[in-house]
Amino acid sequence: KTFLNDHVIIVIGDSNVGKTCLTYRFCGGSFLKNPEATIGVDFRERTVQLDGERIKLQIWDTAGQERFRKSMVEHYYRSVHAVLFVYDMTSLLSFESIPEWISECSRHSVGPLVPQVLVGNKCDLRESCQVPTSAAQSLADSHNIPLFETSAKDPSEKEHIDAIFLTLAYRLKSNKTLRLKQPSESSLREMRDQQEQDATSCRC
Ligand SMILES: Nc1nc2c(ncn2[C@@H]2O[C@H](COP(=O)(O)OP(=O)(O)OP(=O)(O)O)[C@@H](O)[C@H]2O)c(=O)[nH]1
Ligand SMILES: [Mg+2]
Repeated sequence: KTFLNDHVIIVIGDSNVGKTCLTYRFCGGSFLKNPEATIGVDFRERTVQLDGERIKLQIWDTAGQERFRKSMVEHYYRSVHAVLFVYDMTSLLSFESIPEWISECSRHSVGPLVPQVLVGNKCDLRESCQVPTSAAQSLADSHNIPLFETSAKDPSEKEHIDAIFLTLAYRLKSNKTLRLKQPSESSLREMRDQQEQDATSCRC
């Protein structure tokens, strides 16, 4: 069940990119050493304080493997407030899938006004990196989505991962205010400008 102050963030990307580890790091605090492939959707949650307001983030960690996704997609996209797309920096294939994941969201009416971030995971494996930051940045720019590079494994990235989820939480909070105010064309423009300004460059 979701309540008024609950926000649903769906985590999407190919299998093995680290969606479960990232969400576990954000909700549980530690690195999950031996995750099993997710089947359907795993639900996690964390309550955060934003400007003195308690906001419950429901994180929906989805299966990347097609055979484990069947039949869930239609049902889940409907309730989504924000999207976190994940690729593995050591897998070019997983990065090349991102446009397909973005189209899948669009097909389910999760369009550009829904807050989204793109996350390159496993930046600890620097020597095996196959996805140059410049390529990731231009994909992110072309969809107007902020890009982050991080690692679910590296403990020093813990706060960075918090910041990634909080970026979405802030967007959700300000969208809610806009919704209540019946957004004018100018406030929508403002929101888009804000999205551009927020784009955070990588720290790896
Ligand atoms: N080196 C490194 N390995 C990671 C990192 N994050 C996840 N892994 C490893 O990558 C593998 C896959 O991680 P998962 O979190 O299960 O991947 P997933 O995206 O949830 O996969 P599906 O559930 O099948 O969609 C595991 O062996 C993790 O230990 C990371 O930041 N660095
Ligand atoms: Mg998983």
